[in-house]
Amino acid sequence: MMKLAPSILSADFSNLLKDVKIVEEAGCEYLHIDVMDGHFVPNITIGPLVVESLKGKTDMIFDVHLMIEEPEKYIEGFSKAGADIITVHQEAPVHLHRVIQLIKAQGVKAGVSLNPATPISTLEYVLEDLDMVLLMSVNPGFGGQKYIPAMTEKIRKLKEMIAEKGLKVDIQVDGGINPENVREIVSAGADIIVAGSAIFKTEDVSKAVQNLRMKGEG
Ligand SMILES: O=C(CO)[C@@H](O)[C@H](O)COP(=O)(O)O
Ligand SMILES: [Fe+2]
Repeated sequence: MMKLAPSILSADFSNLLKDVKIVEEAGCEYLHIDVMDGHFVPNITIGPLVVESLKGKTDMIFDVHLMIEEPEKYIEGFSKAGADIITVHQEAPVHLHRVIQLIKAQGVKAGVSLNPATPISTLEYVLEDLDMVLLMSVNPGFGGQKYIPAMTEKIRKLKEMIAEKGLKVDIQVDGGINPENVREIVSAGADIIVAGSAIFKTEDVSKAVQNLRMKGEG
């Protein structure tokens, strides 16, 4: 069964809680929170204060996607703010292994994200420490971009790598996912689907969630 993680990057920030409540009532399991610092990616979004303000107002799993340099400086802040999963980019810290241990020491689940051009082999020696791998299927920084088709094969390869090692690590896929391509992505092995514009930039958010799930589950 696929899980859905609406990305609030495409939500209405002037009425954020309303949008969060709609996706929760529509049955979404995760709330995907995109954190950007204007350095690792050319955009600036939200910080721990926003996470803290939403905490306690929804039961969804707070899935924090850090697209920032020096993520080690902010792990404690996001964890205290209420993150349930913190994902850092493989490309961001100098000492990836140390950052993963830092996340786990906070009692938070740990994820690592790969940019589209980063091979899955870079995860070889940390995979067993992870709860989730986030495969970016667009270059990070913005919502509303087009899915990169080569990422479907990357999902398949990662699924094989996890199975060969006998691990239980979720695969999350993020970027350009819509009702037309979600089935291909889930079939390739995605466990958690992130969707921003395909959920929030629609006339009926609740219907968009139902449709995405229906198409994804085939
Ligand atoms: O991390 C990111 C972008 O960097 C994503 O989580 C986007 O917010 C997904 O938006 P869509 O591609 O689904 O519109
Ligand atoms: Fe994201």
